[in-house]
Amino acid sequence: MQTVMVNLGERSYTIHIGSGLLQNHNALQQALLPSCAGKKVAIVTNTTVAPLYLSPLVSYLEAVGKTVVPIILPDGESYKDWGHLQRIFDGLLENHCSRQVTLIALGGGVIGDMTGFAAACYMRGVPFVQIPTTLLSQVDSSVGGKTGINHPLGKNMIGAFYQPQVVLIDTATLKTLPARELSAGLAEIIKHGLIADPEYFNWVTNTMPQLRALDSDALATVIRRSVEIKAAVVAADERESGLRAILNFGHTFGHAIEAGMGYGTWLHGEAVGAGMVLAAVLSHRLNYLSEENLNQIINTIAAAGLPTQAPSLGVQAYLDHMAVDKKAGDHGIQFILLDGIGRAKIQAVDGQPLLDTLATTNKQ
Ligand SMILES: NC(=O)c1ccc[n+]([C@@H]2O[C@H](COP(=O)([O-])OP(=O)(O)OC[C@H]3O[C@@H](n4cnc5c(N)ncnc54)[C@H](O)[C@@H]3O)[C@@H](O)[C@H]2O)c1
Ligand SMILES: O=C(O)C(=O)C[C@@H](O)[C@H](O)[C@H](O)COP(=O)(O)O
Ligand SMILES: [Zn+2]
Repeated sequence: MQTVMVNLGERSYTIHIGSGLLQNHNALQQALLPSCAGKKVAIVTNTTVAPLYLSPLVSYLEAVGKTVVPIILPDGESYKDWGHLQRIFDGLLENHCSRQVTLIALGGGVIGDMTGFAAACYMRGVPFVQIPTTLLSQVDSSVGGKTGINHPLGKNMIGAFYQPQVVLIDTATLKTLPARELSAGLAEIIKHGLIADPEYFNWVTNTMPQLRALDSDALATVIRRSVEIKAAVVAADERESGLRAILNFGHTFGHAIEAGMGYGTWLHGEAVGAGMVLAAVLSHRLNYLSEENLNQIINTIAAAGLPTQAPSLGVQAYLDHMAVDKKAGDHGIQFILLDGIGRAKIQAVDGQPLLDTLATTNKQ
């Protein structure tokens, strides 16, 4: 088992990475049990993940004397909303869960974001644990404490910064992940290279066939490196007063695509893939990124099995969605741009460069 620390003072926690952790009682005793102090543990998951991974966890927790409350939500981004957040609170209250309960998020980023937000709110805050089971959630969403739900008018608009007690990444769960979801996770991995580590970006580009073939060494390498990059950014700026916004590269456009197309139509990672192309085009138009680098980026995103062409919502629809982006403020819409591969910068952009970039979405 490998570990990476997220250094946040009294909110610090460990990310454990290993194959078969969910079946390994020694690993669970060491990594999970200390975070389940009370008698009750509520496991929040969904109808797809429950039949695959719920029972080993329940068996282990019951064997060590815990009362387990499973809360099984429907599967999909379209359920990351108030109504289904309420279902978590219903399950906790119906089962008389007190402040001593620990919530476990077992699933992808949707389950992780919702469970974390429920933990932040339930009785004004109870501990929670992330057990991410998609590539995207293992390399990105389970780390850093952004939790929340969507609003019809904007992605992740209602939420809280609330850190987990621990993150347990069982890389063996990726064996059952559909190829489209694997590609979605590759989007955030490419993002990490582009904003922080050009060598990592090149390595990911060159290792794409192995990653898409589920090569376990290649996957273990990207999970570790991506969480290291994310943990360092989060440790430097937990609540996004500045630097953390670089983790939003591709997301200003990507969130507009997700909301504009209807949540779940484009996967988050797919929208980020096409959004990173738009952010790279904008960086090129502003003379920060060479044409050679732009083409490299587009080729890598395509090689990951991700869309490189954003949908034609209409320029005004993009502008309307981006106007409510959480990074927007008195200085207008803020974008994360690339000042070369591996160097991100945060800048407000409007006018012709933005309109010209959005015009490239009108091709389909
Ligand atoms: N909090 C953050 O920092 C952060 C970062 C990135 C993304 N996100 C959020 O994460 C969400 C996307 O996460 P996601 O890509 O994991 O999507 P997801 O949670 O919808 O999971 C993708 C699909 O894979 C299924 N699945 C999960 N694990 C599986 C497994 N091991 N085998 C087979 N199927 C499995 C799920 O049921 C679902 O159908 C978005 O809502 C996004 O906004 C949050
Ligand atoms: O952790 C962060 O910070 C990120 O921006 C990571 C993103 O990959 C993630 O999609 C996040 O949920 C987006 O945050 P938001 O604040 O734009 O909703
Ligand atoms: Zn993301």
